[in-house]
Amino acid sequence: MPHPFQVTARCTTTRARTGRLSLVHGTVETPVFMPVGTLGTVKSLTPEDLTAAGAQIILGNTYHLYLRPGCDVIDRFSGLHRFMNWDGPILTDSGGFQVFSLARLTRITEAGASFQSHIDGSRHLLTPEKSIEIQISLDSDVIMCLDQCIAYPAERAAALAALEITTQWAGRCRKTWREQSGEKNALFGIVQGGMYDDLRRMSAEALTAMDFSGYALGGLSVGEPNQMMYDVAEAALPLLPGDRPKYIMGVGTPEDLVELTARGADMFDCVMPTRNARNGQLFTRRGTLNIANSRHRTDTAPVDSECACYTCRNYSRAYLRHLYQSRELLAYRLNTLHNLHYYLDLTARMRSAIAEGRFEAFRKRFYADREPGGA
Ligand SMILES: O=c1[nH]cnc2cc3nc(NCCN4CCOCC4)[nH]c3cc12
Repeated sequence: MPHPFQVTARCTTTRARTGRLSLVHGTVETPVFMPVGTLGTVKSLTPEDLTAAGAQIILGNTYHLYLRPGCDVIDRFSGLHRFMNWDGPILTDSGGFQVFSLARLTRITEAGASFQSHIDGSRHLLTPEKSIEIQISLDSDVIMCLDQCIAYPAERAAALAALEITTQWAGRCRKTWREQSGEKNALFGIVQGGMYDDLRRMSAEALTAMDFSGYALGGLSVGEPNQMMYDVAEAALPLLPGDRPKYIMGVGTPEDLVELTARGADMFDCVMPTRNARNGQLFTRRGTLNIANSRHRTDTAPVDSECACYTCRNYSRAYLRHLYQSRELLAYRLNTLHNLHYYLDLTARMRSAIAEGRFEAFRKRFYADREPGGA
């Protein structure tokens, strides 16, 4: 299939751009933030909540879904969309990152990643072919190659070894994708190479030669200093084809989304808005606030007076603090609704700013609004 991405507008003073990604289950406007729905749910929200908050595409995790509920269950619904009642686009991570970060006794060979389930200790071998087959059975709109993400810091030799395995696996993923999906879904390659610009170039060139629907920068947001992440992205993003979507995995804070959009990234995913919501940390234009803080105890104002989300239109900080202190289930839902709305609204405002030629002014206002001590 022709690659599914069109650039629709470009900033003239940064590498920011807007684009349109046409997928099987719908069209995605970029830059886009993808809420993380690891186990077939964005925790505490219904698909209707997600759509109301502005979600265009969500992320599912192959490793988790493969282990629980298992592919045989999801096959009964011809994929993840009908199983979870989300009819918009879904991107699935390949499982590699979760195997390295969650599973036990993982061993990497050229064949694939053998590991023990973190749930019941059962042994599994995740090969590039198996990862693609699982993602095709999930009916994922964007399939990610199985890659080897290394921790930070990593010796250059280790980074090179991981990128060579990643490159070899990418070729096997592409072959399986072509043979078994007829290229119906998009397939993204993942650039590795640690924090070494020359290795990143080597990885980007090898993947570009294989011609993927889009490309991700992997191996970031793994504990490196933020400025290092920006510098690696700044050097690596332009090495990728300008007419394909560029996705930075596992990123990030609101500032990261602004800074990396300015450097040419189009797609993001991160557990931060949803996980931090469940830990009481709320995002606003002025910065973050911790709803458990006693300063909110009698505060009748909403989290953010400029926020149009359901939570801010209907509830006060005092009430949200009460729910959170009481560990009421509603706390997690209302906090998550607010945080996701903040992230999705931020990307919507970036898209408008880029399309109207005022991204730099947007970026300046983004920082000017932030209070030194947080919201
Ligand atoms: O190379 C990668 N390959 C495939 N998937 C990934 C997922 C990734 N996710 C992160 N970082 C997530 C960091 N989170 C930030 C918020 O708190 C939880 C951790 N880095 C990642 C790298 C990769």
